[in-house]
Amino acid sequence: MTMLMPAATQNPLLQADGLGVRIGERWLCRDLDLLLQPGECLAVIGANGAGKTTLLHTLAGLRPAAAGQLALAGRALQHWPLRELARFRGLLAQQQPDHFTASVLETVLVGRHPHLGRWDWEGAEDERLARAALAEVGLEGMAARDILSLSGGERQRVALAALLAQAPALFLLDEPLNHLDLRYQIAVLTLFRRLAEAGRGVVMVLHDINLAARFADRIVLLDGHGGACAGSRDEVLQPALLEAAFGHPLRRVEVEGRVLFIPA
Ligand SMILES: Nc1ncnc2c1ncn2[C@@H]1O[C@H](COP(=O)(O)OP(=O)(O)OP(=O)(O)O)[C@@H](O)[C@H]1O
Repeated sequence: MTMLMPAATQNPLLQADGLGVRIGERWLCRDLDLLLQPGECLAVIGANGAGKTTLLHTLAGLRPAAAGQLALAGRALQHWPLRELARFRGLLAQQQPDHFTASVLETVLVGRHPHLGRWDWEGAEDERLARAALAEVGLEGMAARDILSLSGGERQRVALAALLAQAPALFLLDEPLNHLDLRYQIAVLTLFRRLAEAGRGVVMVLHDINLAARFADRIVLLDGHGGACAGSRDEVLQPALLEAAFGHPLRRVEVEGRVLFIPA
């Protein structure tokens, strides 16, 4: 898919130093250092309620960090004008709240809004990009359908298409595989891997440790008690660390060169 590529940057797409995330009195993570370069995919994993979504929203600038520094492309997050931020980083929310009827194409075109002037309508190029994004997620025949009539997996792919149409440099994906069948789980992660290889960066909250092992270069594991273990895939995906974080025994096996974790 041909998409607008933001200007290349010398700086890491994302840098966190001593990041702390807190809700009320509870720390979800403390002292987290992160560096994401163009070309890299980072998976955030951890048990239910550990703080993955809250961390992702903090990285997106939707909520303030409780401690530490956060910078996108070398600029402190608080210094990004909102419209520029919306072009630079795109967030896939965990759920898509649909209150009103709208076509699939109209919904994907919302992804183009950060690129339009305040009073502009979407043009032919925006529509071309939106249709190309729909084709990328296998929904080319559904542009005219009402989003309220879609299945869960189809709706998720529409949300992914809107994000592709937004064409940010940094993708922040909260459970991108929600509702997706086996084929689309692999297709979507392969697509974001390809986008990373073309110079973007991807941070994705995943529940499937084996897909994280297969598609991510770096992992952040939240232990649910304020501890965060960040590092390369092989440093973090260790049975002892995973068992402590998930509270369930795991066995690590290698099958045809691929690392797999099997719950006992
Ligand atoms: N507005 C809020 N007020 C109080 N507690 C909150 C609020 N938002 C989130 N929490 C709590 O913070 C914790 C972290 O929530 P978060 O959604 O980040 O977890 P998660 O790791 O993404 O979980 P899951 O895997 O279930 O999606 C949870 O215990 C949640 O109940």
